[in-house]
Amino acid sequence: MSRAVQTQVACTEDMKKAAGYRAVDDHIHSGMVVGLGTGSTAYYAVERLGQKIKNGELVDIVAIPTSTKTENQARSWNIPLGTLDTHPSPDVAIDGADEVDSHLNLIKGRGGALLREKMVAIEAEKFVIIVVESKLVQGLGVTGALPVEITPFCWKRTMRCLLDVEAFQGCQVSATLRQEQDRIYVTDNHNYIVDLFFKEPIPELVSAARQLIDIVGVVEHGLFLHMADVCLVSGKEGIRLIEKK
Ligand SMILES: O=C[C@H](O)[C@H](O)[C@H](O)COP(=O)(O)O
Repeated sequence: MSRAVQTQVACTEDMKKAAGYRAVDDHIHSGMVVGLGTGSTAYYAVERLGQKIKNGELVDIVAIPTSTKTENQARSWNIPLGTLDTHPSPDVAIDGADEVDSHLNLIKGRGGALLREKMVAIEAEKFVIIVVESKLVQGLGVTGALPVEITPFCWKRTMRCLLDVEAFQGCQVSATLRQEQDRIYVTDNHNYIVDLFFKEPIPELVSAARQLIDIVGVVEHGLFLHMADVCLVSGKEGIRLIEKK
């Protein structure tokens, strides 16, 4: 890796860490039930939470992880864990995102955790997003895939249905079944992920979201519309907030 690329990677990592740490410092207080997101940015929020519990700055915390990966990280810090069944109303959920538009609509799930992330976020009193500034977009769907979690049963049929969604007609969309190391990628919930790729921003977000979830065989999709309350955007100049209007 060249020195310039190394510096850029280190810099991005610092920005993720700054966002994750700041989210915990500003939004988590003793006694709270906290949804813990998944991904390389949420990683730092879990780390900060673990540190603060360890040094006694935060007490009586219960955390609800959104993936086995996050659960393992939380366990390594001895963070007390619960579920939505034991703690149905988290005070706050902190998570990363793949894309964020100016209305705080999100694409999530490129790390495969979208179902549990959405279940936890939807129940949380406050949903805090942490991203580096490159995640900000004018329209969703421009930097990568829109992930959709589907049942393995007859996945080819469900994939065809995804391409037939009315809201996508007239735009160029393609679908790929997610693979990992030459095998079909399987989520924590034993489902598959179809990644939808768009040539231009996804049109009619609300209709698209409704039509996707209406497909029998779709478990959940990665459009998180009107869910985030605040987004901490981390850049070279520091962190700025985008709040729900
Ligand atoms: O499934 C993964 C999650 O939605 C992540 O929050 C999202 O992919 C962002 O991850 P990262 O912070 O690693 O870019």
